[in-house]
Amino acid sequence: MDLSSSSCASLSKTYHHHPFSLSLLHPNSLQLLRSHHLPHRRTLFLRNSPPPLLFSRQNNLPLTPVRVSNQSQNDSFVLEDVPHLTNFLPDLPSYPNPLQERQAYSIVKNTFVSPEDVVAQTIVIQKDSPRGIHFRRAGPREKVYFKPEEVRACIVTCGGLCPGINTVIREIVCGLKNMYGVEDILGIEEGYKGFYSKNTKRLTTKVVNDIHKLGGTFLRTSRGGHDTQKIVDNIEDRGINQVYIIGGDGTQKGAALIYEEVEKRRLQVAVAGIPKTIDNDIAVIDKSFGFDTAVEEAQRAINAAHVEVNSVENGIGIVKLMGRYSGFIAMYATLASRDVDCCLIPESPFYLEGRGGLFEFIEQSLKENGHLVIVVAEGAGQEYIASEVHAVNEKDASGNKLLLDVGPWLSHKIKDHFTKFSKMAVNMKYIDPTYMIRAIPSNASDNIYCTLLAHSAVHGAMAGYSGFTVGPVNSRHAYLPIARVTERPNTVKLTDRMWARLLESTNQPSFVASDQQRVDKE
Ligand SMILES: Nc1ncnc2c1ncn2[C@@H]1O[C@H](COP(=O)(O)OP(=O)(O)OP(=O)(O)O)[C@@H](O)[C@H]1O
Ligand SMILES: O=P(O)(O)OC[C@H]1O[C@](O)(CO)[C@@H](O)[C@@H]1O
Ligand SMILES: [Mg+2]
Repeated sequence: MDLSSSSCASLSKTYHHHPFSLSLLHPNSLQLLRSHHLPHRRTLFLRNSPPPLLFSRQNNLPLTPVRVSNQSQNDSFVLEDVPHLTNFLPDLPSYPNPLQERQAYSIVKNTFVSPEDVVAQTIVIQKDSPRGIHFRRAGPREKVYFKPEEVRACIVTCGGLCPGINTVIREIVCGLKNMYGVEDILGIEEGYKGFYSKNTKRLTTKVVNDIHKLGGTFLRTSRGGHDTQKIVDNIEDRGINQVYIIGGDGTQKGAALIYEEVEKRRLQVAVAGIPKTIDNDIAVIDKSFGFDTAVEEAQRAINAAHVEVNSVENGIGIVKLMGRYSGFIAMYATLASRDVDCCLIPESPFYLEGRGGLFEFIEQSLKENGHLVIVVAEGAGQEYIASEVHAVNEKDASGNKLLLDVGPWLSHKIKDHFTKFSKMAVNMKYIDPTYMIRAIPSNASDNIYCTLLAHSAVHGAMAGYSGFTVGPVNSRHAYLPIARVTERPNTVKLTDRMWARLLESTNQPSFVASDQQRVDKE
């Protein structure tokens, strides 16, 4: 452990400007520890006030909680914080938040979120477990670091579509205007490349008034075209000082690069990410907006498949749903429907032939029930298909691998098997509602969720945070370090109870040998 008092002094100075840090970090109580394992990372360890506090924070680099061995387990508390403009602009003035003047908020008991409010990542704990990782609670702060009349905000949407994007756009515009009196808001068209290749669109509350009733994105979108230098040049040239970036994992990685460049150039620009993905593959947050809407829409396809196969002899319905690397849509649509007999997802490799294979299960189900419905996520069985067909490794403009089409492949394999090796004539009904589940407007609960996301982003940007993303963690909205949501995707855990619930409801094979199950569990 390397203890350095000069680093201590400079750190306490840096943190002095930070509202949250002020209340927690007293110079006398600081000890700077350098982890042997993470020499580039700084850990602040407070001793003076009970309970002792472990405060983990660093700029730009992915934050990994650092545990201190001489700390008793149940006292440790880790805050994974987000950057603030005063980290690199220490003299930035602050102003009273105009929200307190708003009539709508005048009766709110606590108009402002306390700077000490944090959201716990893990809420199910045991008496002696460590206090664990926490995130800064989202919401309006007493002080803002922008004068509303000096704000020039912009909004951009990138990546694939998702129900609710328009609601988020609408609520950023309305939130900025109605809560803070900000009027200068620009729409960047067609994703990241729109920063440097398109004119902007003026966004007013009137322009966005009805867009939440429409699917898609009012600002259009694109893949590829992220050029950090050109984007930040453009932000500077246009005098933009708040950037709202709506998009998935790729987009959020791009947002982190934009923030890094903003910090390097010492610009007073708040960069706020709003995570979007139909696949629900973003880590840490409870779920992504539009996911519920997509699952609901998928019910229509599953229901159609069920009606079809129920009306014929030996009917097999196959419904292909989105989900590149994460099978959440397929899993939740299956669990919600109860008409599905088998759900295939990317996380659970399956096999067709032999004991415990899919063919055996289909034959058994047909004999017992006369029909069955299979839901397959688009990313399922990719290695299996690749081993059988000559596949070219293609990527989209953002560098995402283009998937082999599992739906037609599976339909063909099943038909072929039953024609050649079984006396059963099967009646195949294949339904591919892929884009239909994401090209629709968001449902009521997603609309409300989108509103909270948008408002959290607006409050965070006005409060001077930059290089952060927003999202609910255990139902409470929080400000999250971008690296935390992009470092690894959220996937279905086969060892969680939810997958067991699914297996129980479909009665499908687990496709995992029992000794393998035991090893995974261990
Ligand atoms: N590692 C990265 N660094 C910088 N920019 C990136 C990175 N990955 C992707 N981007 C940019 O982010 C934008 C969107 O990325 P992508 O097409 O992968 O969609 P996404 O945001 O992941 O959303 P989804 O996968 O849900 O459709 C693109 O403009 C792409 O150039
Ligand atoms: O065809 P597009 O628009 O590139 O998008 C398809 C991909 O986007 C996603 O919906 C993720 O946004 C994936 O599920 C899907 O593979
Ligand atoms: Mg993505």
